[in-house]
Amino acid sequence: MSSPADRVESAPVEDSVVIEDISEGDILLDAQGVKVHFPIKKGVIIDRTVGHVYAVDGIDLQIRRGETYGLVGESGCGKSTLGRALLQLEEMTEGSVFFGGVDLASLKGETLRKQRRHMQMVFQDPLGSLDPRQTVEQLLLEGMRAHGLTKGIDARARLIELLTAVGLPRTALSKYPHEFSGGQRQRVGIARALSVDPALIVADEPVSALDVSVQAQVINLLADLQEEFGLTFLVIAHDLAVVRHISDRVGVMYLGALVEEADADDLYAEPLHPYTRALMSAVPVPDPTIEDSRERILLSGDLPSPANPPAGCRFHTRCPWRQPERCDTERPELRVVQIDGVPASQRVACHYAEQIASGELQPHEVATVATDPSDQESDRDDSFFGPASVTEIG
Ligand SMILES: Nc1ncnc2c1ncn2[C@@H]1O[C@H](COP(=O)(O)OP(=O)(O)OP(=O)(O)O)[C@@H](O)[C@H]1O
Repeated sequence: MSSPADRVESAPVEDSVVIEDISEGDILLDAQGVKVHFPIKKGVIIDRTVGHVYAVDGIDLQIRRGETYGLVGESGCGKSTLGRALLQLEEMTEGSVFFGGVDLASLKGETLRKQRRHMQMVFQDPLGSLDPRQTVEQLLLEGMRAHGLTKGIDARARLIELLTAVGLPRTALSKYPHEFSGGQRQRVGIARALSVDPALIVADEPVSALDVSVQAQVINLLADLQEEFGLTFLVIAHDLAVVRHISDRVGVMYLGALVEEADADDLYAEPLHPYTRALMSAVPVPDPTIEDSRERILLSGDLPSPANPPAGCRFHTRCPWRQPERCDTERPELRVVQIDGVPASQRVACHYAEQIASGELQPHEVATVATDPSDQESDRDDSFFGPASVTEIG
């Protein structure tokens, strides 16, 4: 039985976050030890839990007000689940998320609903996330009304302001989602997120459903909006190039965990984790002479199932620098490394990051493989790794 004093202490926080109190550069979102494990059920009459999908398995992540944090990783590594868990759209198995210093798990019902106004999501598939029976005007007004944001303002003027911000004409107000192109629909999705004046927007694969020709436009729009409205973004993408151009910091995920995190320029200049190095080596270089001659690290083996992740370092089954014993048994922490020229903001979850960076540890056997991608047998996700590989390590 809890005493009355205990009950007062554990009572839900009534007041939502006061966004104005959080200055640019201060921590807006602080996730600690976040885990999301989905139960795997089996049984005809009685559902038994026979295992778990360890979609997110122990992530600490801080996002500062006004920054864009890019989260990258292969399909299935848990990016979307993490994004949803941060917004409390997915129940966490463990961990906590503080938004503006308020523990979101302590908010219930109406207080949590009010809180959601500050945290919006932009989805990959705008058509699937927009009600096809509503006009743009109705779509935009819905959220504003739900949060009492239409009272005492010229709502139509606000709607036009929103459309202008995302580069759509005012005539869009009377149209339905299916009347737009993919890029325009994503602009509507972004306007809807903006309509409640959020502090944080989680954009989950915001351009991967769009034609390559319009991807850059939408990415540039996000960058412009951030500047104009002082927004904070978590941009989730499987494409490193998408994240590179807009991110202040980048986190790389592998099998439910962050393996490296750094300021974007530092990460791209000197990736330290073997997985990040492999990803970077696969990004095509526009100069054909460099592109043809550079060495590529191709990961061997399949991406393990998140229902049965390897012990020790999750990456050890595919790592060209794997060292027996330690890598197989001891899970590395995301840590600051002691390497000259590497800033303290760069953290990596690898036992041997220093030795790999210095060349003291060399990758296992290197073999040249065909340049024609059709000659290679690989089940890697090419949309993530880029086209043909020239060198395989492993
Ligand atoms: N509701 C759920 N129930 C069971 N498993 C789930 C559920 N949602 C996601 N998963 C599993 O969790 C793992 C992580 O999925 P998630 O969608 O978060 O990955 P992702 O990195 O965003 O991949 P993608 O880019 O393909 O969406 C996958 O193995 C997925 O099948």
